[in-house]
Amino acid sequence: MLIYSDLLKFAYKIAKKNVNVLIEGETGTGKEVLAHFIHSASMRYDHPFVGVNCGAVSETLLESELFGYEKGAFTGAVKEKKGIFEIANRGTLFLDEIGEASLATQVKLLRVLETGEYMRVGGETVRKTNARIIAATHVNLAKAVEERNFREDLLYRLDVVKLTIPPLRERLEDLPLLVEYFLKKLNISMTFSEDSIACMRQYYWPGNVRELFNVVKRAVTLAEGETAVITPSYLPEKLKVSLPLKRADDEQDKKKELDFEVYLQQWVTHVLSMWRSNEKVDLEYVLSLVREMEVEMSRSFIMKTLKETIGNRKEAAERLNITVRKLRYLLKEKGSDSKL
Ligand SMILES: Nc1ncnc2c1ncn2[C@@H]1O[C@H](COP(=O)(O)OP(=O)(O)OP(=O)(O)O)[C@@H](O)[C@H]1O
Repeated sequence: MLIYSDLLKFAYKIAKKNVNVLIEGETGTGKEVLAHFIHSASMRYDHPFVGVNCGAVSETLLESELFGYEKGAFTGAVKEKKGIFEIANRGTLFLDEIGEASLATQVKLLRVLETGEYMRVGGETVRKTNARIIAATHVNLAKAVEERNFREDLLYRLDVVKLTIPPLRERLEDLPLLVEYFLKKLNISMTFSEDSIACMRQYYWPGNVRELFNVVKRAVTLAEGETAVITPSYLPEKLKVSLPLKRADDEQDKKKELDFEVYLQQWVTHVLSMWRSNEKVDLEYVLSLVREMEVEMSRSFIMKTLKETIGNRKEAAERLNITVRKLRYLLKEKGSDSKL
């Protein structure tokens, strides 16, 4: 496993403590990998690590999955079955996609987390669990609480320690290391050329590290027997067309200097690459791009018109069919050069 050393150091530290952990991060950022790491680094390492995807199991099934059931609890319950709270006892219970759990399931989970007690479905015996809970989510749970889709009291129980894994596009400096790590893991002695790495650094990576791993595997398979240095021709098309819109601040500034037409084309290509991708897409991110485009659009039109009117604001406002006040507001609010 390879990640961002600060996060890993912190995870290692808290692994030893018996506290619940909440891991936030987009899909494929390595939430489950991190949960495994915490389990392995904890005192519980020789007890089970059991995972359940709260979004993938139906509500009724989830209850018997979590708590188990007694023989005869329902039609088809021909013999008793342990639930994962029982199996994970003294170990770690990984609740993946906790944000997808229904409100009814959340109530049940809360009860166990508060008391450490539960009953099998159809059972009367109160059982105790001391499984450590690591929950993971790709949605922002604080926001889900605001929107009343997630219980605040449950979030409070789960979020004793929160680890947030940044998306790959925000830690592109780790990309070469990850590529190297995957090549080693696959036991491959090839390397990626500098322009291949440059191509990868330009991509948006909606599927994060999982998607990167798939790209590496694919390129290696295609290049095998042909070359030892993987060039961009072995990378998928989507990597070659998209240019990032979100970059480090200094690069953001450079982007602002780009001609608006170039920006517009990049924006479309970037959104199209997400539209055409089979990976999960973060709608909030897409909408933030739309807002960014709005800012860029009004800035560029205003600047162009001011150039044409040689800085005459009144005339520029008239041409843009807005008031001078609105133009001033846009110049100030939309980050334009207010000296003009
Ligand atoms: N830090 C990492 N080091 C090595 N491999 C990683 C790392 N993070 C992710 N991966 C790779 O990406 C794959 C997906 O990781 P994981 O299942 O932990 O992501 P996730 O965030 O739980 O995704 P999802 O939300 O879709 O369940 C892993 O199987 C592994 O191949």
